[in-house]
This record gives sequence, C-alpha cells and structure tokens, in this order.
Amino acid sequence: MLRQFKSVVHSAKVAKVFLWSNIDINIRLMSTKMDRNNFFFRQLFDPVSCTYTYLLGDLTTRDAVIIDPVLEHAERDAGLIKELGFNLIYAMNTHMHADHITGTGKLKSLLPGARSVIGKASGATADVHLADADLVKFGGYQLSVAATPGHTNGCVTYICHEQGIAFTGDTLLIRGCGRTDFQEGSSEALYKSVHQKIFTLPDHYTLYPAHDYKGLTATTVGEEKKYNPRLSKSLGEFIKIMENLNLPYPKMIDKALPANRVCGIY
Ligand SMILES: N[C@@H](CCC(=O)N[C@@H](CSS)C(=O)NCC(=O)O)C(=O)O
Repeated sequence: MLRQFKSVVHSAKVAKVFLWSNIDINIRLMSTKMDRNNFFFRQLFDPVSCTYTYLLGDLTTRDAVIIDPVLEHAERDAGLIKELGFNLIYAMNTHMHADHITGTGKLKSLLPGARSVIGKASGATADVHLADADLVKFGGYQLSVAATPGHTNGCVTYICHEQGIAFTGDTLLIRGCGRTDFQEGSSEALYKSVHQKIFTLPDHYTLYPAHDYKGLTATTVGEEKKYNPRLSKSLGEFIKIMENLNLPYPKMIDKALPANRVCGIY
C-alpha cells in the first residue's frame, strides 16, 4: 500500500514537472510564434508606372508604415489601412521618384497624424529626413536605413533585419537596377551602393523593389548576386552597360519631379 502511495506521489511529481516544463515550452513557442505572426506585410501595385508600394504593420500595436505610395492610389491605400485598423505613422519614400507622383502628401491629408519621410540627400521637403544608419521604428519593429545613392543622390534602402527583408527602391530592381542617366545619376555610385550595402546582406534576405516591368514581385540577395545581368559584372563592365541602356525618359518626369520635391500633392 505504502509502495503504491509512493509510486502515485512520484508519478504526480513527474507529471507536475512534465506539466510545468510543457507550459514553459508552450509559452516560449507562443511568444516566438507571436513575434513572427504579428508582422503585417502587403505588396500593392500601380499598373500604370509598374510601381510597388509596401504596407508594413505591427498587428499588436497597430502601428504601420507605407513605403513608396502612389498618388493615384492614396484613397485605396488609406481605405485598406483604415479597414485593417492600422494607425499610419510614416508615409515613406525610398527616393524622389521621376515616373509618378508620390502618395505621401495625399495620405497625410487622408490619415492625419501620418508623417512624410524621405532621405535627406534627396533635397525634398518632408516631415522626417533620414540619413544612413538611421532607424525608423513602428510598433515592435524597425527599419534600418542604408544610404544607397546612384539612381538618385537621396536613394535609401530600408532593411528589416528581424524579418530578413529589404526595400531597395530603384537602386536594385529584379535582374536589373535603376537608370543613372538623370537626377544626379551615377553608375559608379550605384554599383558601390549595391555591392557595399545590399550584396553584403545575408543571401537569404528577400528584396522588394519599387518597380518591376515583367510581373516579378521579389528576389533575394543570393539570386541577384548570381543572376543580375548588370550588377554581377565588374564595375567597368557595369558602367558600359549603363551607358548603353538608351531608355526613353519617363513620361511623367516633368510633373513628377516638382511634386515630389515637396513630397507630393496635398
Ligand atoms: N517607361 C517608364 C519609365 C521606365 C524607367 O525608366 N524606369 C526607371 C525607374 S522609374 S524613374 C528605371 O530606372 N528603369 C531601369 C530599367 O532598366 O528599366 C515611364 O515612362 O514611366
């Protein structure tokens, strides 16, 4: 009888230890899972300029940022942000675009409280100016700013190390890159930006560009290092390729640049 009692006590103790360690593991799993699951990401598209806009949010605090919004879609984007219960804190640009008018100005009027953001070297007016190594925080997340001049002086890449993703604007396009034939463009600067600030990220990081003209949506650092037909070459070869692109000027450039110098139409 005593032996039986001892055995019950023993198994109860084991069960208790088992139960507690299980709870501990579950709590740890839950918090890891919660961290992964409370990051909101949505890629949006403008078919006219083939521009990608990105909405990022913290599903717990509801703070959100939007990257490279397009004026014509400000109502769509503001509607989505409201519907999903987000509080837009920053309407951000990767650079002063030449092919479309940014939606940051209109989003500020549709979503009071949102602040416009752009790289300081762009020369554009905005509520917040960023420089290399700055951090943009929203909820429990942050974007590290990497100055990546070349397409324009003020180009920046936004990196979310926690999620292993980066928003490259026009600096790096999928199997391509931004042109360097206007707006302070410099092929040498762009090549160095990509090789020093983007290709040095881990190979598995997913890269999201501001445009794609073929319907592709994302790439990785490893893929671009291997397959980018321009940037996988030497600097000399890259400069020659860029000199011979012969692209027509963007149709909207004369309207877009003056509007984007003040971060869009209010
Ligand atoms: N046809 C479009 C403009 C296309 C263009 O020039 N895209 C730019 C980015 S927007 S300034 C670019 O850098 N392209 C690089 C490339 O290799 O295509 C228009 O008229 O808007």
